[in-house]
Amino acid sequence: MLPTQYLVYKLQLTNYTAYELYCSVTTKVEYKAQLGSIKMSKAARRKTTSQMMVSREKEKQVFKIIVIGDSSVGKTCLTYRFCGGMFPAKTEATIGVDFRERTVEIEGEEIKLQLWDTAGQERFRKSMVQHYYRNVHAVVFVYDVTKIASFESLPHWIKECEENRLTDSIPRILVGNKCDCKEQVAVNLNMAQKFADFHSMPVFETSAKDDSEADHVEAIFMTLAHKLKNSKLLMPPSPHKQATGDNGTSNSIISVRKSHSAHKSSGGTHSPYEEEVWCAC
Ligand SMILES: Nc1nc2c(ncn2[C@@H]2O[C@H](COP(=O)(O)OP(=O)(O)OP(=O)(O)O)[C@@H](O)[C@H]2O)c(=O)[nH]1
Repeated sequence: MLPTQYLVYKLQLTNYTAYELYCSVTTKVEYKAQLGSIKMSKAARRKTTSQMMVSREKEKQVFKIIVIGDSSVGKTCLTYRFCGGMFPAKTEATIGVDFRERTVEIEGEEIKLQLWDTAGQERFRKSMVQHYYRNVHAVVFVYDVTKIASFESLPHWIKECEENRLTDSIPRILVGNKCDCKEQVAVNLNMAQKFADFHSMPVFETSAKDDSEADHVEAIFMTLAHKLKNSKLLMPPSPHKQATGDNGTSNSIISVRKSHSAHKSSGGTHSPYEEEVWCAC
């Protein structure tokens, strides 16, 4: 090979290598760019989806409903029946408060009912009382139809509500639970009706346990949901929703926290978030 030929060949080879290199770099750059755009579009898609979910959440009205009454009247079971669709297999005394929520559709609009299942036992309530009563939209008073004492306690619960500025200006309902225990009824409906009339609230007798009463439990809470929606009180969406990743269209049991021992005396408090409330009337 002549030196000039060799030089040309070398040059060609170098050019070829450079071209190869150029091609591979270009291809990689293009590939990376393409990959980037794929990644970007995925990220963008994810962002759009989450934005859509957040805006859907923003649109939804959230109502805080507290469920109160003596210990063992069935507050947990009633809220579980409504939010979880069944009677819980096992329950223990509520410590502080448990939250359950469910999104329901009223007149074509989704609203979220956030049920605060409060502890009936005084020792499990103390530290939580001020949180229960903040920004409440509705109250469900529960008594046990087989326990007259739980019915006689109702004035105490109503007084506690009033002391915490929950008057009859917000929807309130009275629920006599355990009506499946027909043989043991100690509070008849007449008594309950008189009491309810006096306090300007409707009364319902039902059973969280009896499956045939499930529709009735549903109807009770849906009646309340209608009242709430028509009252036009608004709350911002629950921060719980983002935390749980719930898409907001299903029923959800946020937490079921119970004491594991009857001797437990403290520590049963969630950290309920702070909410603002305003009226859109
Ligand atoms: N027969 C019958 N038993 C029920 C019904 N609802 C609840 N119970 C039982 O009553 C007991 C107390 O129920 P809970 O729902 O834990 O009562 P609670 O009012 O939440 O009690 P605290 O958490 O202490 O305030 C449990 O043994 C339940 O199985 C009902 O409708 N019928």
